Amino acid sequence: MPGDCTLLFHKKFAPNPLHASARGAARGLCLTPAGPAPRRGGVRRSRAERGPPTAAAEPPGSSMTPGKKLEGLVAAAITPMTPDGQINLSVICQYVDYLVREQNVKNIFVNGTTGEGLSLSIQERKQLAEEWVRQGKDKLDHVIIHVGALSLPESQDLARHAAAIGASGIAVIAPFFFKPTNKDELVAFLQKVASEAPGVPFYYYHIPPLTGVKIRVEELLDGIREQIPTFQGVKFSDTDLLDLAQCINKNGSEQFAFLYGVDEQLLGALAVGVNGAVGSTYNYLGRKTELMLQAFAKPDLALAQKYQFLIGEFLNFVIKLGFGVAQTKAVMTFVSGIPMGPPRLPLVNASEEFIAKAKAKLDSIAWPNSD
Ligand SMILES: CC(=O)N[C@@H]([C@@H](O)[C@H](O)[C@H](O)CO)[C@@H](O)CC(=O)C(=O)O
Repeated sequence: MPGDCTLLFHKKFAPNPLHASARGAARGLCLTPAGPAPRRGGVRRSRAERGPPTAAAEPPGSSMTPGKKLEGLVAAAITPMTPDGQINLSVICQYVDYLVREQNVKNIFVNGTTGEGLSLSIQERKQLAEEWVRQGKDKLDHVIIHVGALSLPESQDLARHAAAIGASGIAVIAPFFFKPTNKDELVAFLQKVASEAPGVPFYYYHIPPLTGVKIRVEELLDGIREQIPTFQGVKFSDTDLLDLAQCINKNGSEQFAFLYGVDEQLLGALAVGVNGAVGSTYNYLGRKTELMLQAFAKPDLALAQKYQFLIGEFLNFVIKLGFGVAQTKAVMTFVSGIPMGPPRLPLVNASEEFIAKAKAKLDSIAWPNSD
């Protein structure tokens, strides 16, 4: 049946009927990729039109789950592409169902690093954002759109667009060609983008290994809400746990969401108090990582370590082979069965040798409580 990707997964994954997301998915509503995202309850003003949130400490609303704080696992969305390199919106419906049912992941971070956001045109980024919001409606809790760009007007345009389509949040990376040299310059850039979407939760995306912008987040957060009232948290993709710990110690993980982005050492970040994580591996190791989170919360540190060691064993193996976005696309393709396609140049396809070795490694891992 056209537009009903649920059927592809119907037999394999039985949704938990108690879960609202599963109920939505069970209705099999994959919306067609055309036109603006549908609104609940008829005409609704966009977030940009509705103005700023009333209480600074309260998360501004979300079209997925209004007011729900962003926490737990967030999959860094891969951008599916056709063999000839066009974005492939047609599989996003299946992708959403796969994340929810097979990986129990209900939050997505669109157009980031894994999504090759900075390699896409503005038009492609908008189309992807619209499709994720459309397909995530009633199935996902949060759809966060990365709107960072080297050009401020482009970033502002993407922020306005994300607000207009009802995204749950926006995130912005530091500009990395002409780089901000200090906190004030970085905050000025972020503020100009955030103010274009005054009702949408705003997250700073800190990824110094790729941007080269090493301004400490601890410093950035000092007084941030005075400049950016919608500031909601940080996607922290760096190994500097001292900076992360100081951020949490000074601000509290109740006020802001701290989401860690180095999947191979998430347990260390949990120990200093992060609220959750955004990463590429939650696309296909979401359930395993969720079990690590549960073990940590119990607390069963030995079991949490076991999961982290095994996740690390896989990542250590593939990192030695050469691991990046192209390889993530290949791994997700063989694990989920959903074709993610090639990456966009300058990235090139993972080799057949990589795929065979990565698959054999993943299959060989003996997970505790394996299901
Ligand atoms: C540099 C990089 O791609 N880091 C990934 C990690 O999930 C990474 O793939 C993982 O830790 C394996 O090294 C994420 O932080 C990126 C991410 O969240 C994004 O796609 O925006």
